[in-house]
Formats: sequence, structure tokens, C-alpha cells
Amino acid sequence: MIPQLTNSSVCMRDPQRVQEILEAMLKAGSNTVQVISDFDMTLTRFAYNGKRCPTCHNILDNCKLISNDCKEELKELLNTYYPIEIDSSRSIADKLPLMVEWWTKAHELLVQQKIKKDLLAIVVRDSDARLRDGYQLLFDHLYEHKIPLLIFSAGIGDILEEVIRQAGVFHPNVKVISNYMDFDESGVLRAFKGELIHIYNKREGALLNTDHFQELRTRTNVLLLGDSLGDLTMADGVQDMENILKIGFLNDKVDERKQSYLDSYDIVLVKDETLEVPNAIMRYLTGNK
Ligand SMILES: Nc1ccn([C@@H]2O[C@H](COP(=O)(O)O)[C@@H](O)[C@H]2O)c(=O)n1
Repeated sequence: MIPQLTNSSVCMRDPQRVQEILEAMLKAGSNTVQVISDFDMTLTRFAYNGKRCPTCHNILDNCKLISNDCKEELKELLNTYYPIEIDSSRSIADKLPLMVEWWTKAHELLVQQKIKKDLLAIVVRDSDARLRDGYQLLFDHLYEHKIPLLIFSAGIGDILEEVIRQAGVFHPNVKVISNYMDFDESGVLRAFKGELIHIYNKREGALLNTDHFQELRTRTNVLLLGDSLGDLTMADGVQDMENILKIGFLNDKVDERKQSYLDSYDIVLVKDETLEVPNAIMRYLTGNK
């Protein structure tokens, strides 16, 4: 039905079920569809030319606004907590407090650096941030077909917005839920706003944004894109959901994590740095237009 679903990167536990969901969504019409996507390592690449690409946090961690001592501390945090984040032998309940600890410590360190708001655009421009191949097509296609795109990220909203703005795809149909920086009157970072969003509390974040989901109450068919098991709860605020198709990017520790991804996502994209499959699915849902 969709030739790209036979790509070597594509794994499905139940291809028949995927076909049924796609047919139901096609029948409902693209005016009932919304896309909910994670950002880091989902819309952005995991690696490029054999080198890891940065997350929103890493863009700041490694920039010239951060002192060398602070860079070292942030790197130590990454080396301590990232292996925990992707450890398939530990439960989410076990990892959750440690993830809160990671985000909290990193944000405290960033706040101490007195980062200036007006330098963020330069920081992003000078970074190795890289959206996945096919991003332009995805963002433009959703915009042309008036399909809402919610980017739900535990990264840093100000950095995320700058990445998509500089890529020329921050269209009016895009809404971002993320951790936003709070600047004082002279434009210096003094805190992070609101409730912390980390990798395992997106359900709570979704339930706090009832207004957004209420506005989209006719969009009862969801295409969800994520790269972690925490991303599966991003659509928990959607009202009267009819169908959901979950696509998961499996970027790291593939052998250890493949089964849990197959059990949770309808389509698993293994070490696939492109948006070829989501783009093919969107083309199918919009009648190949
Ligand atoms: N100090 C930190 C905290 C988190 N990360 C990474 O950010 C990712 C979260 O963003 P999503 O857009 O994927 O929700 C997460 O996977 C962490 O690995 C970081 O790099 N530094």
C-alpha cells in the first residue's frame, strides 16, 4: 500500500494492524488528522557522518556562552544520566526520579551561566543541529494541508524554535510544548518557566495543555512520532481519539531495545536518519497530493 513500508529500516510487529489503522485514517479524511511529534532525535538526526548530533540541551552545553568548567559538569551529567535513560533493564518508575535529577541539575548549571537571550540565534547558527532528511517536505506538506503539528519536547523550547525558524519551517500550524527559558528585564536567563518537562512526564504535560487539545477536538486521528517510550504518552490529552498510528525511531542500543519498541510502537524505524516513512504516510493520508 505504501512502498516505503518495505524499506529495510522498517520493522512492524503487526503489519496487518498498521494497514487497518492507515485505512481507517484515510477514510476519516486528512481534516481529522493531527501530528504529534517529539523533537530531539525524532525530528532531528541522531548522527551525521558517524558523529552524534546535538539535542537542544547539547546545543547550549557546547556553545561559547558556557564556561569550560560548566561544560565539564554538563558533560559529566550527560555521561552519567544518558546511559540510564536508554537502559532497557531498568523500569520507567526506577528511571523517573533520576531523569528529574538530570534535568534539574543541568538547568541549574545553565542558569548560573547568565545566558543572554539575544545570543541564542547565533548559538543555534554555529551549532551542528540537523533536522532529519525530508524535514522540509514534512513541515511544508502539513502546512499546505492545514494539518496541525504539535512538537512536544523535553528539550529547550527557545532553542527548538530557533532551529526550526532558521530552517524556514516554523509555519503557523506548528505549536510547541517544551521547557522555556525565563529571562530578566535585561534579557539574561534567570530560570526555566512552568512545570519541568522531562522524558517521562509528557502525559502530565499533555494534560496541562487542555486548551490546545480542546481547540483540536475535531482532529481525532493522530500520527505520533517519537524516539523513546516516554513519547508514547504525548497524545494523552487528545479528546475522543479514533485512531493513533505510532512511529518510533530506534536510534541507539538497537538490539537491547528492539523488542520493547516493537511492543509499543506500530512502526519502528531502525537507524533511519530520514523522514521518508512519515512523509510517505502523510502523502497517503492526503491522497498523494
Ligand atoms: N540535560 C539534558 C537533558 C536531556 N537531554 C536529552 O534531551 C532529550 C529530550 O528531548 P525530546 O525532544 O526528545 O523530548 C532526551 O532524550 C535527553 O537525552 C540532554 O541532552 N541534556
